[in-house]
Amino acid sequence: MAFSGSGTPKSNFTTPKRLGTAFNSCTPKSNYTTPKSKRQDATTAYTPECFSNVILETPLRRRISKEKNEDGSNLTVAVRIRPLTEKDQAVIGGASNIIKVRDKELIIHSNSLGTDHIFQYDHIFWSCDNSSPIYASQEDVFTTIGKPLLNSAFQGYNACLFAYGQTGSGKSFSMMGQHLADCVDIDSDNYSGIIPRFCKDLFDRIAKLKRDSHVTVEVSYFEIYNEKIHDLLASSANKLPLKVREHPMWGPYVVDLTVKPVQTYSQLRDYLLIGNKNRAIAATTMNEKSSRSHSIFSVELCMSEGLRKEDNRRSKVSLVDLAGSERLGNSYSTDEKMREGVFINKALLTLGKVISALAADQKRNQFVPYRESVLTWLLKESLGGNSLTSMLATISPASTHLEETLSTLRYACQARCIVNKAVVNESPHDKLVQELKLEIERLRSIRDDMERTSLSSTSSVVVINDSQNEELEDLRSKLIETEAKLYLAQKSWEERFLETKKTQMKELAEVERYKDELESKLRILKTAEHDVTLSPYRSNFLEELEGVLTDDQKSLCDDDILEDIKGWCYNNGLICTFNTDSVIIQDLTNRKQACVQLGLVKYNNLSDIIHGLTWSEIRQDHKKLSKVEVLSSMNQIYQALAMLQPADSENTLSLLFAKVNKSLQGFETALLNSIKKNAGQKSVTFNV
Ligand SMILES: Nc1ncnc2c1ncn2[C@@H]1O[C@H](COP(=O)(O)OP(=O)(O)OP(=O)(O)O)[C@@H](O)[C@H]1O
Repeated sequence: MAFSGSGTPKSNFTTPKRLGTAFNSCTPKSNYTTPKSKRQDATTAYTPECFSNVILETPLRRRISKEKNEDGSNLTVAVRIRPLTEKDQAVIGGASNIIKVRDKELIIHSNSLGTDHIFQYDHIFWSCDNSSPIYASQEDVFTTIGKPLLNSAFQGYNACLFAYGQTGSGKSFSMMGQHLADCVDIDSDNYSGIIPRFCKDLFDRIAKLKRDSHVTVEVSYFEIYNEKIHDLLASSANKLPLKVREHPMWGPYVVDLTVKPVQTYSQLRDYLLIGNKNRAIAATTMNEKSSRSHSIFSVELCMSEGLRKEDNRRSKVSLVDLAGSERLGNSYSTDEKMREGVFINKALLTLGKVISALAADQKRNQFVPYRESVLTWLLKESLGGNSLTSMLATISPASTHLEETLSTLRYACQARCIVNKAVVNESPHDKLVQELKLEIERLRSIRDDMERTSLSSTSSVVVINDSQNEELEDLRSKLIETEAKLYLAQKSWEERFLETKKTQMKELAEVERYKDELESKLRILKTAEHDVTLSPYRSNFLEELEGVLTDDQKSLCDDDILEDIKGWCYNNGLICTFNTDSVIIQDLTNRKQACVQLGLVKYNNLSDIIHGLTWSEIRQDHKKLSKVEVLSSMNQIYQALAMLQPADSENTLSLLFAKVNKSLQGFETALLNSIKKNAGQKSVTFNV
């Protein structure tokens, strides 16, 4: 990993082995540092049998020089240790817990090397065992690192929290609350993670604000997969990858990203669920993509007080769930996995480089390679810029994950050295108003001075010249103009909110249409007499089903050539899948597949094509679901949709929309659960 080297000063000394796990008073305080010249000697020095090596891994934090008026704050770094899982226990011999926590020190014991590594952080959350007095619940984690972000946001500071750690170490559990696929209940008291708690608290606080305070909230949600940005809140028509640009004043941003204005927690929650659902569907599509993509959920606040909205502040909070940080060699068995791994590695490696560059004593103008990856480019303001930033490093306590855990902890250690310079973001409108007001005050005082001087003088002429008066008037009208602009800006937010409602109406109509279609699809599926091979992973399961039941089925019945291909496959023990423009022929015994472009198939060259097929290796395992399983998940989907009721007079549109989403969530979950039952399979073929 990028930082095991010089960036992380280490000191070595010894602790009596016999005193074992208690790490008693023999363990020097962690601010102990071994003189540089002696470090080498410390590890090689004679160590009595009863002693084990102790390595202090905590680097000295960069100090913020107040004298130079260098206003800034270090990144807050917290570490969370999840419980041992069944998977950890399932390894041969079972994994043991190698982590201990003492105050703000985390001690990790390496059995193989007989070494203890000691780390210090701002917060350490021990979530291994809920009977422990130091157990940190979801609520504790939120209160400690989530709430301060909210406070900062209300003061007008940008804030960012990013979760970093190896796959399965608890990033999503901490950020969202449970696995993405179980996206129905994100409000459960025990499991709800930082993001839903943050959003709920946000609206609780807004409700308690003074009556003349005005806060608008907008949210966006996207993920970065293979260096491409996917909008998780985009309507289905707009799913192309998005681009990053850099604004001279506001920094890097995602072009055309969907930004949804929200007025209540329940509206925000709906968008969170939609985003999670889109992420979960994509995750299934791309074989557990969740752990391979970085997701960024952002909340933007615009606050003002009083009718004149003079005290206008803006802030943006980004809550980031990074991809799993496992190393390349460990986990990438196929080319595609390797490609993903390279991209993740690139992003996390660049993040490492950026952290390294920022953590090093920042000489002015030191190059920080933000632009080397999309992730770091977009996090530019959060790392070393205008943001109060926290990092949550999640780790597994299992002995089997020692190396990954050490690597995460060192990464986190280094991040503590970064200093950010956050400033209150004033809206440009207000800045202008503020400047104009100051200017008017200045001119007024000039005028008053002049009047006073003129009155006290013998001359009876009051000296305020026309140009000054004109200037004054000009400034006054500028002020009115700017205030009008501000009013318009507020109004445009409201207009955008109405637009969103209109879109929701459209989506609702779409769902109703869906319901009818689904009904007819179910009817066809129930009476289907021939095989239809269907993969739920290629795009959206329902969209694909539609394709199969319309075009493909029609062509299957109408086109004799396709019947012949099917017959040939059947006779040769092969499986064929019809797409709109091609046929995939699979030989599951030999794990090979070939593709026939339908445009090229004519009766006179059919046999040539079939016998000259170009075979390639099958990259994915296929598992068949029975017709009963498919139908039962379809039934659940249909039932969920059938429960939708039209809005009655008391239902607001947003409530109705929430219902629609809940139903959609319901059937997506039903489908994902069917797929999950086939754990271990990389893909599933529905064969009815
Ligand atoms: N603090 C915790 N308490 C109880 N269970 C936890 C905790 N943290 C994680 N888990 C469990 O560990 C498993 C893996 O967690 P999670 O999915 O959050 O990992 P992750 O780091 O987000 O993985 P990935 O990078 O693959 O998305 C889940 O089953 C989750 O419920």
